[in-house]
This record gives sequence, C-alpha cells and structure tokens, in this order.
Amino acid sequence: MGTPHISAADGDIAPVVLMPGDPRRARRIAHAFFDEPRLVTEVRGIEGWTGTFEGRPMTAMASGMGMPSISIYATELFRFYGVQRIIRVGTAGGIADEAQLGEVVIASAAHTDSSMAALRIPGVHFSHAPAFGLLAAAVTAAQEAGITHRVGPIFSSDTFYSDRQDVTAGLAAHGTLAVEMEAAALYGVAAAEGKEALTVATITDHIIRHEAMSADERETRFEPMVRIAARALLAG
Ligand SMILES: O=P(O)(O)O[C@H]1O[C@H](CO)[C@@H](O)[C@H]1O
Ligand SMILES: O=c1cc[nH]c(=O)[nH]1
Repeated sequence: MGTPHISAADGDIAPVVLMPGDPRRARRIAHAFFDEPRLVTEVRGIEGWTGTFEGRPMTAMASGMGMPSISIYATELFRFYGVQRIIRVGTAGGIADEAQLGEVVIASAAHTDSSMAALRIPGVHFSHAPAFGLLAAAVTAAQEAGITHRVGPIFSSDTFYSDRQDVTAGLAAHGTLAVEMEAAALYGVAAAEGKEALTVATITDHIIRHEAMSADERETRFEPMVRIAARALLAG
C-alpha cells in the first residue's frame, strides 16, 4: 500500500500517533520514548517511526508546518492506515499574560484565521475541538506526573510572521493561551473522518513579552508534553 505522501506498508503504522511538526522531533521522540523504533516512511523527508511505548504500538510521525500540510498527513493516516487517534505535540508562542516558557498547554479548542475552516461547511463558523476522552486523559496524565500545564483555547494561524497586534490583543482578551499553526486543521480533519485528535504544546516563546527559548531548547524541552500525550493516546 502507500499513499501519495506516506510509503509505510500495511500494518507499519500504529493505531495511535504522536505528531510533531518537525521530522527531527519525530525521530527524537521515537528514540527517547519507544522500544525498538523503526523508520516506516520518509516521503519528502517527513519521517514516521513505529515502536512500542509501555508495551503498546505507537507511531511518531511529523506533520510539517501549517494547516494544509497536517491536513494531508492526518487524512491519509485516518482514512488509509486505520489510525484512530492523533495527538499533535507542538511548539507554541504564548499569548496569555500568565503563559510561561516551558509550560505545557493542552488545547481544549482552536480558533483559526485559516480559510480551510471557512471551506469545511460553507456558511458555518466551525468549532475546532479535541476529542473529550483524549483531553480528559491528557489532563489526568499531566496531574499524575506532576507536570505544570494549562488547559484552554489556542489560536491556529496561517501566519508565523504576523504584525497584527490587534488580533493578538483580541485573542488575549478572549482567554487564548497561545498561538501555533496546525491544531484547528487537525481537529477539523478528525471530526470529518470520525476519529480522535488532541493538541498538546510546549510554550517556546512569548509573542507579547518577546521572550524566546534558544533553537536548541525548542528541540530538547519536549519531554513533558510527549509523556502526557503518549499516556493519553493509550488511555481508555
Ligand atoms: O514545532 P511545531 O510542531 O512545528 O509547531 C510550531 O512551529 C512551527 C513554526 O515554527 C509551526 O509548525 C508551529 O505550529
Ligand atoms: O507557530 C508558532 C510556534 C511557536 N511560536 C510562535 O510564535 N508561533
């Protein structure tokens, strides 16, 4: 088998998937968390690794950046590879005043400026929400592991370099915790395919206070969010 963007053989992708944006993070997650990780796809350099986590099959596969990209991979995984659950494990920029670098955000909703959202059901402002079971399981996993976390809405933007301070201020005034670039599309695809999705993110910078982790820290401080996400994928 295979799809235009995934070359894994039948059975090479687990029913539950951790999905970072960055292919190098997928590789690092697989080697840090999985037993016997093996590379199962690398079309366009988008790596997918399958192994076991706490004795159960799990895949870590990258999404690339942005909503069109994650929509392609999530659709192909759900529709053609029998995947039931995807949890995005991403980086995000803090918007809320209380958001601190290194904190984990569990996204209970995703606002978006993407035209993909407007096209989903024309005339409807679609609500992008995670699967409640995954959301609850992630909160429980964070509490049990004693990991500092926040639960709330995030903003999935089509723009990384934005100078729209009015938008950021409006989002902050409406309780939005952070900005990233994929969660809303993942939630929309999961709803369309009748599958489950969640986004867990690490705050790597604060876009109002202009604080930022180093590039190296962005790639190495993902352990708490991945632990939460991996546990949530196996819950229930
Ligand atoms: O670190 P990842 O998971 O790629 O997520 C964030 O980082 C990228 C931008 O630098 C976007 O994909 C954004 O959503
Ligand atoms: O999309 C993103 C990701 C991290 N930080 C940001 O400011 N934006």
